[in-house]
Amino acid sequence: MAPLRTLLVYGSESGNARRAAQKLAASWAAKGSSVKVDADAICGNDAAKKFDSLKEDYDVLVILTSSFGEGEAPSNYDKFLLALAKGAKAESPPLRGVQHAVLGFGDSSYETFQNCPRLSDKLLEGCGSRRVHTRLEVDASASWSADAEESAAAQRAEEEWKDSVCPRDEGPAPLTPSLRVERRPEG
Ligand SMILES: Cc1cc2nc3c(=O)[nH]c(=O)nc-3n(C[C@H](O)[C@H](O)[C@H](O)COP(=O)(O)O)c2cc1C
Repeated sequence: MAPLRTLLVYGSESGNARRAAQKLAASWAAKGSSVKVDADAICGNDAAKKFDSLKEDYDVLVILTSSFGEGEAPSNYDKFLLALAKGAKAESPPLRGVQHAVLGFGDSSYETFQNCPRLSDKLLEGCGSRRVHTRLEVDASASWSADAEESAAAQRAEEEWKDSVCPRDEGPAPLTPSLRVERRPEG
C-alpha cells in the first residue's frame, strides 16, 4: 500500500499554531512508519502557492490555525483561505480525494471565536476534501480561568486529538467509531 502523504499547514499570528504545527510535523515525521509526513509544516500562504497540486502530492492535510483581528485569518494564512473559498465554488472540487482535520486556536472572549478554523474546515469540505476528524477548538480564555484539573483536561483533549489524527498506515482514525465485526475462527 502506498504511504499516506501528509502535510501540516498553519496559520499563526503570534506563534501558537505555528509552534504546535512544527512540533507535530517533526514528531510525526520521526515516527518513521510507512506514512510520509513532511517534517516541515508550512504556512497557509506557502500552501496557497501550490494549491493546484496539493491533491496530487498529498493524501492528508492537517490544518492548525488561529483567528485574528475580527475573526480574520492570520496574515500568513489568508491566501490559503482565499484559495479554499475559490475552490469551494469551482466546478471541479480541487481537493477531491484528500482527507483533512483542523485544530483551531482562538479565544472565546471574542465574538468571532474560531471564525477562521471553522471557515477553513467548512471550505475544505466544499473543496471536496473529506473531514476525517472533528475539529478541536483550543480556547486561550479558558486556559486563563481554568483550575489545574480543567487545564489538565484541556491538555489531554489536545493530545488525544493529535494522537487520533496522527496518520497511520491504515489511514487516520475514523471520524466516528466504526462497527467492528469480529471474525470467529471457523470450525
Ligand atoms: C488582536 C487579537 C485579535 C484576536 N481575534 C480573535 C478572534 O477574532 N477570534 C478568536 O477566536 N480569537 C482571537 N484572538 C485570539 C487568538 O486567536 C489566540 O490568542 C490564538 O492562540 C493565537 O494563536 P497564534 O499565536 O497562532 O496566532 C485574537 C487575539 C488577538 C491578540
